[in-house]
Amino acid sequence: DLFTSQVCFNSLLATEKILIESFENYVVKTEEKLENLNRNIELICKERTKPGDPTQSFLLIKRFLVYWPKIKDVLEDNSAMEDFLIVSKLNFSSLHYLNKSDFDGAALGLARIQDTYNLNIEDLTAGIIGGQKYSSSLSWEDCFHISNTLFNWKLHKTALIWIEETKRKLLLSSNNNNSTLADIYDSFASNYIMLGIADKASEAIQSMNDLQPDRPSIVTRLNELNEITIPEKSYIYSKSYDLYKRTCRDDVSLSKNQQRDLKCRYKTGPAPFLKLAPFKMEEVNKDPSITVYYNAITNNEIKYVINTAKPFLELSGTFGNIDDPRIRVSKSMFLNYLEHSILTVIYKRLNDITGLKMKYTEQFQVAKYDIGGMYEPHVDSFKDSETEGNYPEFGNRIGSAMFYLSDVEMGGSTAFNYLGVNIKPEKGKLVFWENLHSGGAIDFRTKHAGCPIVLGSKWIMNAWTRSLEQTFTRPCKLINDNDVSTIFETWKIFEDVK
Ligand SMILES: O=C(O)CCC(=O)C(=O)O
Ligand SMILES: [Fe+2]
Repeated sequence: DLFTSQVCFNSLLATEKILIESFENYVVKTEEKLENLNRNIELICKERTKPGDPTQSFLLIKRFLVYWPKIKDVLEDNSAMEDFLIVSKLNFSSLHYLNKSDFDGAALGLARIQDTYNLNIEDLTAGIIGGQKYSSSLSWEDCFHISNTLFNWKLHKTALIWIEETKRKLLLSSNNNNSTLADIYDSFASNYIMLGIADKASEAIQSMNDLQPDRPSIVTRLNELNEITIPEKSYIYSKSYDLYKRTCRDDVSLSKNQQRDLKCRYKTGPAPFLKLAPFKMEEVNKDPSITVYYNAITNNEIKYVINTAKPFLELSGTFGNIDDPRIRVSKSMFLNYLEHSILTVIYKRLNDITGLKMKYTEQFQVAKYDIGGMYEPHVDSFKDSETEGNYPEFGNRIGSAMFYLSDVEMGGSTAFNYLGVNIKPEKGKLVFWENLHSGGAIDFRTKHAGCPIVLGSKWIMNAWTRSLEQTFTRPCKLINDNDVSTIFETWKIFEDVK
C-alpha cells in the first residue's frame, strides 16, 4: 500500500514510456494495414465497374486468385498487435508490486495534503498549488474515487469535501445525468450516516429519491438512517490533531516569553574541534531543548549516504501500527556507521556537537518521503513494553539527531505539535533534541511529526542515541522534573474542530 512508499515513480514513468512507444507503433502499423486494405478494395471495385468488357472474366478470376487472398493475408497478419501484447506483457509482469492499495494510498496522499495545508480544493483538483499550475486536473471521476477511498478509511468529514468537489465538477461536465448525480447523493447520505448527522443524511436520501426513485440503495440508506448512532470522536478530527496540522502550516507562533530566550550563535564547544570550525546554530526551543545546526553534513557526505541507501530503501515501519498508512508513509533503511569512514566521521561529529556519548547510538536510519508522505506525531523514545527486543539494556533514546539530506519544494517540515515549532527541511541542516527528562522519564512535549510533502521529495538521516553511560554528559537533577510533560502523554482533546 501506501503511496510513494512502495512505488518507484521514475520506473513507472519509464515503463509507461515503453508502453506508449509500443502502442504508437501498433497504431501506425494498423493504419498502414487499413490503407493497404482500402487500396485493394478500391482496385476490386474499380475493375468491377466495367461490365461487358472482354477482359472481365480474366479480371474476375484474377481477383479471386490474387486480390482476395492478399486481403485475407493482410487481415490475418496480427504481428503489430502481437508485438504490442508481448511488450505490454513483459512490462506488466514487472509491475506485480503495484496493486489497489497503492491506488488507495495515492488517493489518501492527495486528500492528506489538501487537509493538512487547508488547500483550496478547486485549485488542487485543477493542478494548482500556491497559485502555480503544477499538474493535470482531476476529473469528477477521480474526485469520486478519492471520496470513496476516504469513506472506506472512515475519514468521513474529509470524504464530504471530496464528494462536494465531485458534484461541482460533475455539474460542470456534459455527462451529468440523473443516475450519476444520484450516486453522489448516495455517497453524501452514507457519509452523513456514518457521522451521525441525521438531518443532512435524510436530505441527501430525499435528493437521491427525486433523481432516481427506483434506486435500490434508497431502502438501504433509510434503514441505516433508522439505526443512526453518534460515532466515537476520532483523533483525526480532534483539536490536538488540528494543532499538529496548524504547526505543519506554521500557523502557530511562540509566545513572546518563549521567543525571548532563544538565541542564534556559533557553537564553539564543548569539543575543541568546534573552536576551529564552529557550526552556526539556532536554538529553536529552550525547554525541552531543540537546536538546529546549519551545514552539519557536507554535500559529498550526503551524496554518499543517498547513493548507498537508495537501493535498500523499504517501506518504513513504526513500533505501533505498521499497517496503517496514516501513521508513517516513507521508505527507509539502516546504515551502519562503522562500515565506512564517511559515516564514522559524521557519527563522531555528532559527539562534538551534542556532547553526548555516541557509543550506544543506533545505526543511522535513512528515510525518504515522496509527495503525500509523512510521519504522524510520535515520540522517538520507547515506552517500556516497546523497548523489549530493541536493546533495552542500552537505555531509552535520550537524543534524536536528524539530518536533512535534501531541500523540499513544498511541505515536509518537522513539526513539534505541542511546542508550536516548525522546522523547515533544508539540505545540510541538523536538528538535535533531547527526548528524556533528566531523571530518564519520557518528555512527552517532544512529540513531533514529519509533515506531508506537497511537492518534491525529502531525505533525512536519523541517529538515536541511548541513555546508557550518559551520567556525566547529562547529569540527573536532584528533583524530579517530569511532571511538566506527563499531561502530554495522553493529551488528546476530542473536541470537534470542524
Ligand atoms: O521527517 C521528519 O521530519 C521527522 C522524522 C521523524 O520524526 C522520525 O523519523 O522519527
Ligand atoms: Fe521522530
